[in-house]
Amino acid sequence: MNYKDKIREIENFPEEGISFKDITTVLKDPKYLKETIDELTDYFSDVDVDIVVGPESRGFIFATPVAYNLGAGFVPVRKPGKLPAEVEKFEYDLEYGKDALEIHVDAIMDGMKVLIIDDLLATGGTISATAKLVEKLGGEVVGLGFFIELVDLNGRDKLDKYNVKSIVKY
Ligand SMILES: O=P(O)(O)OC[C@H]1O[C@H](OP(=O)(O)OP(=O)(O)O)[C@H](O)[C@@H]1O
Ligand SMILES: Nc1ncnc2[nH]cnc12
Repeated sequence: MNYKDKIREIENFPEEGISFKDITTVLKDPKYLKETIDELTDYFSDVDVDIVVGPESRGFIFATPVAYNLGAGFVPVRKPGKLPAEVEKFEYDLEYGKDALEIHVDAIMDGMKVLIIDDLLATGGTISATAKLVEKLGGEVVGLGFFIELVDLNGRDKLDKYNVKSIVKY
């Protein structure tokens, strides 16, 4: 699959200097949608996974079908104020801006094996925050999977203790 021909690049969105990788052009093509989910699933098919965690919002799109394929459960990590029950919270930096993420405290049990899937790795702030939330609850992070990786932003430097897979690198 020629993913780079499918991913739409928008310059200076949402801010000057950002080259935004638009995945909607991939998702709307049934063949590409299937191949993307299958590639992520296949890479982690030999890993023991109880739960797949996806960060809001684009992470949900990839994490839920991978969880379904692996026979695992899905747990959302959300932006503040969205989850209704008791939460754990973590603040982090984005390629543009700053944010915080939350997870339900009862979403992950001690010792559960957790795969984290997101659409894109940029600075690694989102995924590091997500991994910290999972580990705070006693989960073991058994892998990190992304559709896209922006290599020049060195997100991987923050993730060297994990099994990291990305499908398309820029
Ligand atoms: O590696 P990082 O520098 O943290 O950047 C990557 C994150 O940025 C985007 O999410 P965004 O916060 O824009 O939210 P969205 O999925 O709701 O669009 C993307 O979906 C990743 O989660
Ligand atoms: N350059 C980028 N394109 C799309 N999503 C992003 N999230 C963080 N950086 C991004």
